[in-house]
Amino acid sequence: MKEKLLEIKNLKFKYNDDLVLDDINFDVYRGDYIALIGSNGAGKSTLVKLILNQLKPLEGTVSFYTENGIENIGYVPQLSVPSSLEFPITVSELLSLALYPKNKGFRKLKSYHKEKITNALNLVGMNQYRDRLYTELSGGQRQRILIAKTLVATPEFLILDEPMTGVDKESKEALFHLLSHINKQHNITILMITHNLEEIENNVNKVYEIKDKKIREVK
Ligand SMILES: Nc1ncnc2c1ncn2[C@@H]1O[C@H](COP(=O)(O)OP(=O)(O)OP(=O)(O)O)[C@@H](O)[C@H]1O
Repeated sequence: MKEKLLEIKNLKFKYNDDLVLDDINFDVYRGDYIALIGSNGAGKSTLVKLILNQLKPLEGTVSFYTENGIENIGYVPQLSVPSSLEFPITVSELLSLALYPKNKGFRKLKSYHKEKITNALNLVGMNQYRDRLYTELSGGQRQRILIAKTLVATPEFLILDEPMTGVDKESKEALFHLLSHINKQHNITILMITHNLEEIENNVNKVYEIKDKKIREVK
């Protein structure tokens, strides 16, 4: 039996008077690798914000069946968003930030946590950059580090918002390979917003499209 991780039922959402999502029904199962597509303004980011509990639905429900509910969901935002990271911080310091909520404050990291950081950096092939400044990395390298930062917190379910924006062709291929590896070898479920379906069609097992306020499975 497939194990359900997320269930979205009869979800409806409005910004002020503008209905953006209407009667959205959508399930995610462990091991899924899902692409979420739709034209600009279709409501993809809004759906992700509803999943992450950053917005409240007008009607309907979002239910998690992950071990610790929403805590076991890792979110990788669009690369252009984290302007707060434009201060000089090394790669390993940035990753350690992901551990502080669980580590209760800015204490010295335990060796167990250092090992988690090393493992996550190895997984994305960036351990040799651990002492470099994040701001000195390229777009593709930054994106890998942001994925590693999320992996440090050992999520069961990874949500990525257009992770390939501003990433060159070669780095894109490496990132697709990395995401497939995480999905297949580490059984991490992935939901990824993308505009370039043709680039990832062969990796994902499901494609959902938001169109005219509704969602439908297109693959
Ligand atoms: N904070 C907000 N207040 C009011 N309207 C908003 C807000 N955020 C988004 N919208 C509107 O809601 C609709 C859906 O936006 P959303 O960002 O979810 O689309 P998207 O599919 O992610 O688009 P894109 O591919 O361009 O990122 C758009 O018409 C947008 O203008």
